[in-house]
Amino acid sequence: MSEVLKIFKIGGGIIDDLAQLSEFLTELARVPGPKVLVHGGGKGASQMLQDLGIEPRMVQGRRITDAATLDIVTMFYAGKTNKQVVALLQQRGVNALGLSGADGNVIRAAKRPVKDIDYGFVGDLDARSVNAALLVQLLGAGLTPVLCAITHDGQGQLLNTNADTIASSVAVALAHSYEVELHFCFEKNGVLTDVNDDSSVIPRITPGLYQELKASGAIAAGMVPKLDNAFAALEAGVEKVVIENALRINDPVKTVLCRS
Ligand SMILES: Nc1ncnc2c1ncn2[C@@H]1O[C@H](COP(=O)(O)OP(=O)(O)OP(=O)(O)O)[C@@H](O)[C@H]1O
Repeated sequence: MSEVLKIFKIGGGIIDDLAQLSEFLTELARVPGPKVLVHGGGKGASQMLQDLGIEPRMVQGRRITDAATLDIVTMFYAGKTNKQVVALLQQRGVNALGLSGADGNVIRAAKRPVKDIDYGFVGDLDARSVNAALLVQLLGAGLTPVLCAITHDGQGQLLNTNADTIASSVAVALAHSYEVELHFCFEKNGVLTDVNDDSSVIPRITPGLYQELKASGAIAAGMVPKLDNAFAALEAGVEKVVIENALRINDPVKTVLCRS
């Protein structure tokens, strides 16, 4: 059987709080074996946009990224946040290597076509966009790749890209080389029957139960695209998907998604 690779995606809420981010990275450093970290952006970029007089614009939870916004999110995600995470991992004995999608051509995305909404410089990708060979080489050299949510299109254009989609695309791309576990880490203890009750963790979700929970409204908002993505990754060869509290990744309380 091939080696287990764990891919962790950390959400913006944890990135925003240095104490929580540090605690998560301490837990991550304790996880044995090869791993990849994908991080979202957090609210820092929105704050900086506002400070510069640029009003952040979101449609259905997605950021409209014009040229000025792209400059700021690139500075924030690929610069400050990515390098801060790498430095904190180095402090914890993990040899992390921070990358945007342009570095080593690790993720080449395509600018989202304009339909009803023009999202601007936003990238779409799938597993074919991922340079799996490079990631395998880096992991083989004992490095922990830390990917931010900035990619490129191969024509010199940087693109703002959804971090959940990056995590699942990387997971699917690496499933040919490893037995892949994909971990979505955020502020809650897992997928909850009552989003306000952290003790209501659903330990195991099948596609059938997911449809029921979605229809009843128990699963909503950002959790819907996350789980749609996650079930698609399971179908595409990822061995295991886990939704869990970023500060308790080494604890048994979590939600595991199952193919059936
Ligand atoms: N049943 C549920 N259980 C847990 N969270 C739920 C549920 N239904 C909706 N949610 C919401 O889904 C959110 C998680 O998805 P979201 O994509 O917003 O977070 P994230 O991974 O931290 O994101 P980002 O990468 O955008 O910063 C939670 O903060 C929660 O409010």
